[in-house]
Amino acid sequence: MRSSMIRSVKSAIARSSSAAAGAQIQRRGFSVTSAPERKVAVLGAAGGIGQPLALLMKLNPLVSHLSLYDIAATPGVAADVSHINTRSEVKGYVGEENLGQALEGVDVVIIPAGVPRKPGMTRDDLFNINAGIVKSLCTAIAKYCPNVGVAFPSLLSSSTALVNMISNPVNSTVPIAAEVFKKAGTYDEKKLFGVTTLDVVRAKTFYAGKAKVPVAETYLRCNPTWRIVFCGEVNVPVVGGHAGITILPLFSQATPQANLSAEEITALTKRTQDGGTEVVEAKAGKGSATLSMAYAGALFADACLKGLNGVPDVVECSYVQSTVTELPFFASKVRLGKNGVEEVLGLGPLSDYEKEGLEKLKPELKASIEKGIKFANDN
Ligand SMILES: NC(=O)c1ccc[n+]([C@@H]2O[C@H](COP(=O)([O-])OP(=O)(O)OC[C@H]3O[C@@H](n4cnc5c(N)ncnc54)[C@H](O)[C@@H]3O)[C@@H](O)[C@H]2O)c1
Ligand SMILES: O=C(O)C[C@H](O)C(=O)O
Repeated sequence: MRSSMIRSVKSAIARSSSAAAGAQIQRRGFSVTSAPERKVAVLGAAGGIGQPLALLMKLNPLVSHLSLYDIAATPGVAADVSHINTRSEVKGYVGEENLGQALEGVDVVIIPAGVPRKPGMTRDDLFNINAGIVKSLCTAIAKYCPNVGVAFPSLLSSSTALVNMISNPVNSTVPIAAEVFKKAGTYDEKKLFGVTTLDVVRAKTFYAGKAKVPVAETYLRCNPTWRIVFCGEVNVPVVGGHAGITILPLFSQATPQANLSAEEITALTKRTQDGGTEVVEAKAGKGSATLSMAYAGALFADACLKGLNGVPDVVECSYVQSTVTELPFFASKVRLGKNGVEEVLGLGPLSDYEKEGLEKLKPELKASIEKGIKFANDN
């Protein structure tokens, strides 16, 4: 009797695990075989971020065409990445005269083009060089992806490109891009994103270390009565912008909740704000974050692709046009969908420390936004 019960439990487990495995295979099958065609372009693809980002996008089964553009060295990067036996077809384009082709029919454009910081520099010190690079790339995007936000889509193109801006200073380069698209009559605020995912990745990593929880695993937590009280991953929203004190991690909303002291929260906040500088100093003149940025950029692009493909409830933090505060651009949680931004989510309840941080960041972020807008209109 007992052995027949054990047999039937075993066979039920086998049935349910093979059903689960089947569902998993089906899910994988969907992403590999029936996922719609999606073209992703990386502008600045031969750089420190561009190369690992190209690799990670090549590994993404949602990508069918990968377009790698730079002012130099892209043929080599494209040849190299194209030997990886994944779904996407890879093409490399070099030089401005080929930018149009690189952008043709693109769904997501990721821009890591431009110079990185050296020790002692702020991100704003990059403005003089990177503002011009971003402006010229966005002028081309407006021309070759004319449906980035036009109310009446061009008959010549079916592109619905989302723009993921990585080039620094993000607080200013996103407003520059918006102005360029506005001038060209192709601006849609739903399709322009400043990539701040690295701030979230850092906040999660540093928080998990302090809270002594596994950073990259989904897990369950039980209360003393053995009821499950938390099930999920480490998460920390990061709002504001992407430079120094404009980076505001909301540790009061972190999951799972941990009993951290005010001093610990202050230290975690400061470390997240200085995360980029930590890498710049460790690289001692050889650039800024490239590998972790490529990872964070690939995560955000994947979220954009999932949104475009109609996956529900895709939420990431991003620096977008916003009414969450009085500032015209602000990073917060954003729901992604078929049109890009479906919803800019609010800040949620803030601790007094976070409220103070929010007020402190506004003047700097406002000045960076205004600087970008002025540059785009004066040049
Ligand atoms: N948003 C973030 O969180 C974040 C994180 C890390 C770095 N960044 C920024 O990303 C940018 C790139 O960093 P990196 O380490 O890859 O620099 P890098 O110098 O290694 O690479 C930049 C690449 O851009 C290319 N480039 C320059 N002008 C171009 C143009 N007009 N068109 C196309 N490509 C062009 C260069 O040829 C080079 O290959 C920097 O501005 C850096 O500050 C942002
Ligand atoms: O810090 C930098 O200059 C690069 C980037 O913005 C980062 O946060 O790592």
